[in-house]
Amino acid sequence: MELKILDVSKSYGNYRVLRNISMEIFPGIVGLLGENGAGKSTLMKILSTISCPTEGKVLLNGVDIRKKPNIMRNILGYLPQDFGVYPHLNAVEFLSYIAAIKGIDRTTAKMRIYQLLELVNLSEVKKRPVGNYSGGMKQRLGIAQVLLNDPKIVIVDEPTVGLDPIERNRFRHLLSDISGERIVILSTHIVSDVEAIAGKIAVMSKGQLLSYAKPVDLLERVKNCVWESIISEDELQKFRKEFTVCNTVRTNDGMNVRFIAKEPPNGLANFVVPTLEDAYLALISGGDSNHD
Ligand SMILES: Nc1ncnc2c1ncn2[C@@H]1O[C@H](COP(=O)(O)OP(=O)(O)OP(=O)(O)O)[C@@H](O)[C@H]1O
Repeated sequence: MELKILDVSKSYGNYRVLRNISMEIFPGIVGLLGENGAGKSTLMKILSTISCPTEGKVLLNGVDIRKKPNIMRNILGYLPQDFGVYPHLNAVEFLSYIAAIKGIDRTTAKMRIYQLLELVNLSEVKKRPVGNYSGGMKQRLGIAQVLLNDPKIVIVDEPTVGLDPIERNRFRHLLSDISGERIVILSTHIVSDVEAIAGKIAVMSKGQLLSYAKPVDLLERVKNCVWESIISEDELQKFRKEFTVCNTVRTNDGMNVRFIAKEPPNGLANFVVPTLEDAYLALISGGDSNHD
């Protein structure tokens, strides 16, 4: 299975929201990383055939999904950012209802619903009204809903917004468990959501694709370029103007600042091992030091 995004652009009137996006996606998890408004949801809606590109096309196994949307729809599970639940239904009733809409026969649906509730760890609360579920439980229910018809492509838009760290971690593992031979595309603005599970990470900013690479290759871009130094609070503004500052921590000796630079600005900076967060920040701020 191969999903090819070819030079896709999208405009609303004169406002260009996506600019010449090209990517080739194969089974595995792709993390779509970008700040608010980067264009992630717009791209996901195009892949899900909810919206059409203004220019360019998307090919699924060589076939244009705009011309034949059903080839995508038949194998797609899409979890939008604001997926709604019927609060008075319990999980079994809710999933049975969705299964009926998807045209899954009752016997198959029943079996599948119990398997999925087990997979997403909601078996124990399956008879509770879903309106009383926590944010994390609702998102796991969303994944169960998406998996009802065993989709080959799963697209999830910012599923971890508002979740506490434990639920985010649980959700990450769940996505990892379901990936297998599927294409799973997950959008987020939180680097740690994708760091451990994504085979490839697409970094978007202002409608453009800045990078589409394996996490290890992203890290390579900031190799030997991340430093920490203790500076005074007064120096911080100057530092921010000159370098990409990844983090600051107030200490008894001053500000411990973590930043990206080709050369350390003074003899007092210590080289540190880069994280994916550093690489991401360097990319979106244009301070990606090992590339022109
Ligand atoms: N229907 C629309 N009409 C006009 N502008 C739109 C429309 N949909 C999205 N936009 C704009 O396109 C840009 C990208 O939006 P999009 O929702 O794709 O970003 P995003 O990366 O998913 O951000 P977020 O994390 O905030 O959801 C934003 O500036 C948004 O205001």
